[in-house]
Amino acid sequence: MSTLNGLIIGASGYTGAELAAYLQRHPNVNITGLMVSAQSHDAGKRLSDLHPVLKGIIDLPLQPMTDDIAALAQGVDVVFLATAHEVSHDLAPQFLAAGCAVFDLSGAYRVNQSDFYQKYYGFAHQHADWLDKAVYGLAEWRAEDIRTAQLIAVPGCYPTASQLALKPLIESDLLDLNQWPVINAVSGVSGAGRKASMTTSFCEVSLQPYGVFTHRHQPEISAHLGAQVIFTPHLGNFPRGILATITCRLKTGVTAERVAEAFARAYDGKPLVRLFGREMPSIRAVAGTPFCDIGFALQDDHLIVVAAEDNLLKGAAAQAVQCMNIRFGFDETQSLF
Ligand SMILES: NC(=O)C1=CN([C@@H]2O[C@H](COP(=O)(O)OP(=O)(O)OC[C@H]3O[C@@H](n4cnc5c(N)ncnc54)[C@H](OP(=O)(O)O)[C@@H]3O)[C@@H](O)[C@H]2O)C=CC1
Ligand SMILES: CC(=O)N[C@@H](CCC(=O)OP(=O)(O)O)C(=O)O
Repeated sequence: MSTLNGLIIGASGYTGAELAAYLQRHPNVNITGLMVSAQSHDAGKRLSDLHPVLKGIIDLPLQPMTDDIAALAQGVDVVFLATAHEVSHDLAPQFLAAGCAVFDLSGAYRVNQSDFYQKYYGFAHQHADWLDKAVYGLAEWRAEDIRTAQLIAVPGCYPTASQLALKPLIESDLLDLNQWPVINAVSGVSGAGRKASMTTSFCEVSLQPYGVFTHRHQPEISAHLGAQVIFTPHLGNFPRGILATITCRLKTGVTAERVAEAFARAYDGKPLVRLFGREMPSIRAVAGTPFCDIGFALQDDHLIVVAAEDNLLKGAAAQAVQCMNIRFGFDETQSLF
C-alpha cells in the first residue's frame, strides 16, 4: 500500500502532539513537517522537548509556518489542522487548492448554517464553497462520505461523545423527542488547549458548569443529530477525558432489550465504540485510549445513557486518524491501538 506524506499544523498543541504520535507509528504515513505559528516561541525546539513522553519517539523539530502554503504543500498528501478555528478557516482552502486532503480538528467547517459562525464563533465565514463540500467526520456514521471527501471536519470532543450515545436511539426511533435529551458533560482541562489562561490554571480549576445555554457545541450536536438537545458542559479538575451523562425519554413501551439492540446494531463491527450494557463507563477506562465507551440504564420511560472518551483522542486526534484511515482505505484502527 502507498505511503502518504503528512503535515501537522499546530503540532506542539495537545491534539497536535497526539496526532504526531499516531502518525509516527503509522506504516503508511511519513511525517514531512511539524508546524507551529510563524511567531511561535517554540519554533526550532523538538516536539519531545515540549512533550517529554515522546522523547526518543519523535524528536523532530517544530518549524515556523510560512506564508507560502503552495510551497509548504509541495509533495504533501494529507494535512492535519490542529489549530484554532480562525486559523483553520484561513488555512484549509489554501491546502485544499494545493490538492491536499485536509483533516481539520477545529470547528471551522463543521456546521453549514448561515449566521452560525458569526453567532457562535464570532467571525463571518468566508468559504461557503468549502463549508458546503466539507464532510463531518463522525467516523462510525459517515464512513461512506468520508471515503470521497477532500475536506473532513472532525467533530468536537463533546459532540462526538454526545452523538455516539444518542444517534442509535434516534435512528431507531426509540426516543420521545418532545422531551429534549439533556446532556450534562464534564471535560478534563486539556479540552481548553495548551496555552496558559487563568480559567485553566491549577489553583483556579474547580468542577463548574460553563457556557450554559450558549456553548457552540449545542448547535453542532443538534444540527447533526437532527434533534434539539440541552447541553451543559462542565470543567473538571483532571487533565483529560469527557464523561457525558444524558437523560432522555423513551417512547412508551420501549424496553431495555430494544435499547441494547439499537446500540448493538449501530456499532457492530465498529471497534472504537465499546458497549458496556448496564455497566457505567468511566474516564479511567478511556483516558489515553481511542475508544468511546457507552452504557445505559432505564426506569420506566426514563433513560440515562453515559458516554466516556478521551477528549484529545476519540474526541479529536484518534478520530482524525480514523477518518484518514477510512479515507485512504487503510484498516480503520491502524496505529490507534
Ligand atoms: N483540546 C481538545 O480536547 C480538543 C480540541 N479541538 C480543536 O482542535 C484544535 C487544536 O486544539 P488544541 O490542540 O487543544 O490546541 P492547543 O492550543 O493546545 O494548540 C494549538 C497549536 O496551534 C499552534 N498555532 C497557533 N497559531 C498558529 C498559526 N497561526 N499557524 C500554525 N500553528 C499555530 C500552536 O503553537 P504556537 O502558538 O506556539 O504557534 C499550537 O501548536 C482547536 O481548534 C480545538 O478547538 C477539538 C477537539 C478536542
Ligand atoms: C474544557 C474546554 O474548554 N473544552 C473546549 C472544547 C474543546 C473542543 O471540542 O474543541 P472544539 O472547539 O474544536 O469543538 C470548550 O468548551 O471550548
